[in-house]
Amino acid sequence: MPAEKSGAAKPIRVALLGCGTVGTEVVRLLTDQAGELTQRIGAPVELAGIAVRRLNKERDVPKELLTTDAAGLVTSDDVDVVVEVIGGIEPTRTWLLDALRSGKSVVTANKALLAEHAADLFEAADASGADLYFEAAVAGAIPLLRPLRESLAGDRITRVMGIVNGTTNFILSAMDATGAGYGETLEEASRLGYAEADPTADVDGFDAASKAAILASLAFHTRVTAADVHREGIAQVSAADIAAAKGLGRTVKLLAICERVVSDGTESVAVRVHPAMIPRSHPLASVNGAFNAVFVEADAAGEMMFYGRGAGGAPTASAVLGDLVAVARNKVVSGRGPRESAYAALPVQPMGNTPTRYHISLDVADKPGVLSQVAAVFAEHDVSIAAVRQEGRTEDASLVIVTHAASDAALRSTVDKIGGLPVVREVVSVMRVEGAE
Ligand SMILES: NC(=O)c1ccc[n+]([C@@H]2O[C@H](COP(=O)([O-])OP(=O)(O)OC[C@H]3O[C@@H](n4cnc5c(N)ncnc54)[C@H](O)[C@@H]3O)[C@@H](O)[C@H]2O)c1
Ligand SMILES: N[C@@H](CCO)C(=O)O
Ligand code: NA
Repeated sequence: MPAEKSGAAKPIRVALLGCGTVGTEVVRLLTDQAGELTQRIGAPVELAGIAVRRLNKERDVPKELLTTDAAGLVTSDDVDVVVEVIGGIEPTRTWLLDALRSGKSVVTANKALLAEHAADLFEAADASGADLYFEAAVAGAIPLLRPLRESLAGDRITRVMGIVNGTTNFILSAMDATGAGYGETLEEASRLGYAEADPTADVDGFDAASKAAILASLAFHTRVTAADVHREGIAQVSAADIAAAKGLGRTVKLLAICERVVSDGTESVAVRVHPAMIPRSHPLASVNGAFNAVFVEADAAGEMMFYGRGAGGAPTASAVLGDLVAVARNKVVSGRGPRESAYAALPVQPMGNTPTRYHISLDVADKPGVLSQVAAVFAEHDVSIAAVRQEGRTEDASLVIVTHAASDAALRSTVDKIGGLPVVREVVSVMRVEGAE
C-alpha cells in the first residue's frame, strides 16, 4: 500500500529561516492547519527548527524550536525543506545554496535574492534534484509565478504589465485622491504604517525592479536580473503630473512592464519600471491602495489579470504555504517541480531603444507660431504627435501633447530640446503613457 494511504508516511521536516512578519504567520498557518496539510500532502509537515537572530525576543512560536545556528540547521540531516523569510542577499544566499546542494528543497519569499542569483540557485537545485519555489517573492499572495511557470507553459507570453509594489501604489492612489504632493503623501503613508521606516527600496523602484526581473525571466524563458531592468521610482511624480493625468482622463501608476520586442527580425526583451499615465478605464487604474495586479498577455490565452494582496504577513504566508505543500508533495512521490527554463537566452533591449509614448504639458507664451516651433522639434526627432490641446488665452497658455510610440531616446531628446525653446516658459509635466486611449 502507498505510504500516504497507510497513515505512516515519513514526516516532511521543515527548517524556517526568519521569524518576522511573514515567518510568524508561516508558523501559525503550519500549526493551525497541520491536520489538513497532512491530508493534502500525504505526510505530516513538522517544524524542525526556526533560525532567528535573537533567542530572547518575545514571539508567539514554540521556543524549543528556536536556534541562532541557521548554517547548521539548513544542512541538518533532520531537515527536508528550507523555508526562507529573512530577506537580503547574504548570508541568505550562502545558506540557500548549501541547503539546495545538500538536497533540501527551498521555498523563499526573497525577491532581491531571486532577481540577482536565480541562476546559481537553480544550478544548485539541479545538482541535487531539489525544488526551488518562490511564489511569495512577486505580488505576495497572488498566484502569479505558478501560472507563468506551469499553467501557461504551453503558451507564448508576449507581455506582462502590472502594479507589483503596494507602498508606491498606496502613495500614488492617495495623491490622485487628494491632489497632494509626493512628500506630504509619503509622510502620511509612513505615519499610517503603509511605508517602511526606510522606504527607499519601494519608492525608488528597486523592489518593483526585482519583481520585474523575476517575471520577465519566467514569462520569456530567459535570464533577466535586476541590473537589466530600467528603473525609475515615484519621487519625481508631482501634484502637477497627477493633475495633468486627470485632465486627460488618466491616472498615474508605477508599472512594471516586461515585453517581447521584435526588431529587424531579432527578438529581445524590454523590462522597465517607471511611473506612467494609464486611462482611468484601464483595469489597472482601479487597483488602489496597497493592492497589486498584473496583466498577462499570451498568444493563445489572450489577456488575463491577476489581482489581490501583494504584501502583509498572512497573505504572503499563504503563498509560502502553497509552495511548501507543492515541494512536500514532490518529496512524498520522489518527484520534482519545474526547473529553471532559460533556454531562450534573449538579449535585453536598452531603454533608449524601447518604444514608448509620452505626455508632455508645457506653459508657453500664447502668440502666433508657438505651436509650429514646438511641432518642428517633434518632427526633427521623428516623433509623431497623436493629440494636442491648448488651453488659456492670456499671456500664459498651456499646451498638452500626447505622442505616438517612438524610441524612448528620441522622446527624451525631444523633451530636452523643447525645454530650451525661448517660447516655452516651463515644462510642467512629462510622463510616459501606457494603455489604449
Ligand atoms: N512583509 C511582506 O509583506 C512581504 C511580502 C512579500 C515578500 N516579503 C519578503 O519576505 C521576507 C521577509 O519579510 P518580513 O516582512 O517578514 O521581514 P521582517 O523584517 O519582518 O522579518 C525578517 C526576520 O528575519 C530576521 N533575521 C535577519 N537576519 C537574520 C539572520 N541572520 N538569522 C536569522 N534571522 C534573521 C529578522 O530579525 C526578522 O525577524 C523578505 O524577503 C521580504 O522581501 C515580505
Ligand atoms: N514592500 C513591498 C512588500 C511586498 O513585496 C510592497 O510595498 O509591495
Ligand atoms: Na505571488
